Amino acid sequence: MTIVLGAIADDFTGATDLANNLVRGGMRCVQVIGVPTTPPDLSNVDAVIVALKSRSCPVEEATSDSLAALEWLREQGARQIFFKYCSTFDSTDKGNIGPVADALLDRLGVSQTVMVPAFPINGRTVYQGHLFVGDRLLNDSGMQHHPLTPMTDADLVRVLSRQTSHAVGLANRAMLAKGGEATRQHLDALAAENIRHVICDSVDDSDLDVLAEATVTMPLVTGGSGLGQALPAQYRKQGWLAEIAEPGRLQPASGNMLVLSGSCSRATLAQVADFLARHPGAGFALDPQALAKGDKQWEQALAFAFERLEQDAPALIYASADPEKVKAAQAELGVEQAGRLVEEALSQLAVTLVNEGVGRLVVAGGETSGAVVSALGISALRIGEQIDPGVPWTQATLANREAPLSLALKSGNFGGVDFFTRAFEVLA
Ligand SMILES: Nc1ncnc2c1ncn2[C@@H]1O[C@H](COP(=O)(O)OP(=O)(O)OP(=O)(O)O)[C@@H](O)[C@H]1O
Ligand SMILES: O=C(O)[C@@H](O)C(=O)CO
Repeated sequence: MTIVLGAIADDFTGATDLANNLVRGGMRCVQVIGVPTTPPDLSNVDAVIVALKSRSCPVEEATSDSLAALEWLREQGARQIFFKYCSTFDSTDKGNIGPVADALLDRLGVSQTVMVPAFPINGRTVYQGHLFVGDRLLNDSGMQHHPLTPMTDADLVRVLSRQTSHAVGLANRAMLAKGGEATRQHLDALAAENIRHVICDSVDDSDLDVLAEATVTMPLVTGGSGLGQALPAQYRKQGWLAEIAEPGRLQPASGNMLVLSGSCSRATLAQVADFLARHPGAGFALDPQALAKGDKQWEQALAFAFERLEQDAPALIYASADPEKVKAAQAELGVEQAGRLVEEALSQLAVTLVNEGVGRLVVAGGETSGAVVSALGISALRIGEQIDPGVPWTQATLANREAPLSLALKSGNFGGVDFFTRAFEVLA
């Protein structure tokens, strides 16, 4: 069997989120970190996801990285391409969603794609083209305060129209209710009117099933991970995908347990508090201001972790802090420097502690995950069982480690409150 789906994801945890839903739909998935320089083993793989860092970088870099990923995925024989972005449509008026989608369409030589950001099980739904997070419109969900991509408009037709010179249309829920064939005809009718991007409503999983049926033969689809769970059934109907018994089967996990958290999102803060309450003495707080002073906080964190690992007890090392503390650190050090210090500290801890026997590692935060995965020199991840919607266990092979490293990369706002505790239980 050849690769059925090739995906281009604009961040690391977003890539893993899509991969997780594809596994749940019955596909065997590998996530690669950037365009591979040495060919990964793609035997017994149905979908490959290229994880990029293209969400908030300059538009030119995002489009050229995405096109390079597209070329590589086409070389692997991918039948359909999926451009994965955030379920909260994280972007600015400059991009990068519109320009990347346009560049991919141009390169593929096709005239239309769909935009399906919804991920209903995690509360991201779209109605009449308006994006909701839970019961709030996007612009009232907290995302209006995002430091890099503040989302101040929930009307996605309007949002995307500012990012592309092409026409943007809508497939609303009333249309989806007519079924997959009618929706496909609607998309064709919009294409005849030169509507290049179609924002699609989706309030629940049945809407995503209809959209998957309507779009399975489109060369390019775009969206959040929700559509990824619905597409595999359609691939099977097309005869492109066999029934796979355990698509998320990984090798048994082994080694010490460690959580590294650089996420300051609301969900992560609650997860850190919950873990500390359940495991008194299991946490060590990093502080960027102390790291900047060079007063040995990193060495103390390492010593703390060694002590926990010797007792075979899980350790949590976190820079996660409430908005006031984060603001204070950013005011003193600058946003970039504060973030960099934390990312470096956490990724160097990961490298040292994986060398010393950590084999089960949870990382919270998209940027943080990117930094840790890069520092560990990981080039590919095999996707396993889901811990919570959007977050699976994965496994990577490392040159200096005989058994594979089990790794969970958690998006800031994903996961139940007891995520850090349950992650290890799921693995057991
Ligand atoms: N105490 C702190 N003060 C200042 N910056 C911090 C602090 N703790 C973490 N950071 C930085 O904040 C950023 C958090 O981004 P990250 O993407 O890792 O988490 P997130 O935004 O919650 O996750 P996601 O992108 O998946 O939603 C990182 O650059 C991290 O280094
Ligand atoms: O789609 C989502 O919400 C996530 O996969 C993500 O991209 C968060 O950064």
